[in-house]
Amino acid sequence: MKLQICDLCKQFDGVPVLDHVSMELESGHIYCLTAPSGKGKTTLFRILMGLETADSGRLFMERVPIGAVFQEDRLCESFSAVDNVLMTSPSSVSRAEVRRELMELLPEEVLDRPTATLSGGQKRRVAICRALCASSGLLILDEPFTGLDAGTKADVIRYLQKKSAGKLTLLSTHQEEDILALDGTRITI
Ligand SMILES: Nc1ncnc2c1ncn2[C@@H]1O[C@H](COP(=O)(O)OP(=O)(O)OP(=O)(O)O)[C@@H](O)[C@H]1O
Repeated sequence: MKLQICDLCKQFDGVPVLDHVSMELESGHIYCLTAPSGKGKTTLFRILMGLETADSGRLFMERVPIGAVFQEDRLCESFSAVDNVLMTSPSSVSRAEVRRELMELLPEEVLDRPTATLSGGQKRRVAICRALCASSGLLILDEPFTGLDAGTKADVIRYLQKKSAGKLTLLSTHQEEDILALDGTRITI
């Protein structure tokens, strides 16, 4: 799929946040959006997801399901990791398959506990797994590696590269090393 963003503008309280942003993106790439804090990365993602409206400009994109990781994990904290991922996975995916997916990123002993009892980095991995296992054509990942140590991040990056194959992936990061490790395409706003 192709995603075309043309001259997108957004202000909050009269202050410009997105100022004539344009870009063309296509499936098969991991695009890494870098920009200083407060420059509007999350705002752009929210517009792409239909959670915010632009003041002007145009978006051209196919109506595909979107897998998302927000800056917050947004898990159902009383549910287990398995149930969090299962509830957004295609109905053809079994519980056993979801367990196998989660075990690529997490130790088996945490998979059936309420996610409220998991560490911050473990919750982050559940949120990432949930986004990558949902049926989607577009992945939007807002600072997905927050709270992950270097070794865990390397595992997550391998998993992300495998699961995002053929999709259009758009993620934000403040870390140069992430772009290199992902073999990503840098974009700025
Ligand atoms: N709903 C809102 N109302 C008012 N101002 C907002 C709103 N949402 C975002 N902003 C402002 O828009 C600007 C851009 O915010 P945004 O979260 O998009 O930045 P960001 O580049 O993702 O930052 P960070 O890297 O720190 O996450 C900030 O100054 C923020 O305060």
